[in-house]
Amino acid sequence: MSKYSVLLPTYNEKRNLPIITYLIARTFEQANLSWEIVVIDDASPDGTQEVAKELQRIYGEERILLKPRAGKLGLGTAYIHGLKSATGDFVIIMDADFSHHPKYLPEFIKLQKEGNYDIVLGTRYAKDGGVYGWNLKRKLISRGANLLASTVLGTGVSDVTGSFRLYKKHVLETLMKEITSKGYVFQMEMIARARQHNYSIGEVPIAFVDRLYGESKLGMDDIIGYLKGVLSLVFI
Ligand SMILES: Nc1nc2c(ncn2[C@@H]2O[C@H](COP(=O)(O)OP(=O)(O)O[C@H]3O[C@H](CO)[C@@H](O)[C@H](O)[C@@H]3O)[C@@H](O)[C@H]2O)c(=O)[nH]1
Ligand SMILES: [Mg+2]
Repeated sequence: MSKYSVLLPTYNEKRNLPIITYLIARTFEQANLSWEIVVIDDASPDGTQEVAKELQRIYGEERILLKPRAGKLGLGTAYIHGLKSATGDFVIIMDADFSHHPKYLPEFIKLQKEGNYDIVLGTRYAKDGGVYGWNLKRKLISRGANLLASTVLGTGVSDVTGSFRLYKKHVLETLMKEITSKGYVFQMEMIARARQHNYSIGEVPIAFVDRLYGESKLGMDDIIGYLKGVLSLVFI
């Protein structure tokens, strides 16, 4: 039977972690699938790690793996760090703040099986997908980033910056070894490199709902980093 590893990077997600864990666990248990969650916490000051340890006591340490790091080192490297401990045949990456709802997991898994896809990505920009709770500026930046990547790089997918994805584990390992970017551009580089390998990609429309509290860290540096990233990938 296939096993699924969920990589959950966390930074100050004390309030979200128990409920997202509950919903992920319930989804896999109902589907009778083998699973584990790898929490990659970057020394969150709000005590996220204490909550993760409590969850380990409830669900078992073989189900909830806690792989902390000493400081806030960024999302891209958090996935690389978490992947080292993942034991599943498939790896799912998702946000812990409910922007990526666990209710979509069965659709990702079903589509992957149907098409034997190497990657299944959640898309906000096809069919029933959408974004809720972002202001116009952030929406335009996201649409612009996707349009740029699809025209300049010809990625052929409708959402290159989203980060709700399912990968065959060996595919993710191969891509992670080649990745050079660390910021928001990371997700786009993954798709550009996946295209180079001719990996097959399936898409599941998702509604992305912005977190209720706290703020995103997207800034001008990220936008410039993204533009540089697209240009550097033109000639890979
Ligand atoms: N370990 C770790 N986790 C982090 C860090 N920064 C953020 N996280 C965790 O990563 C997830 C996403 O972080 P957010 O800060 O909520 O990102 P966002 O602005 O909502 O951006 C989302 O949408 C973008 C697409 O438009 C995505 O590119 C991005 O990856 C993310 O999904 C959350 O679970 C958060 O706790 C970090 O430095 N370290
Ligand atoms: Mg978020």
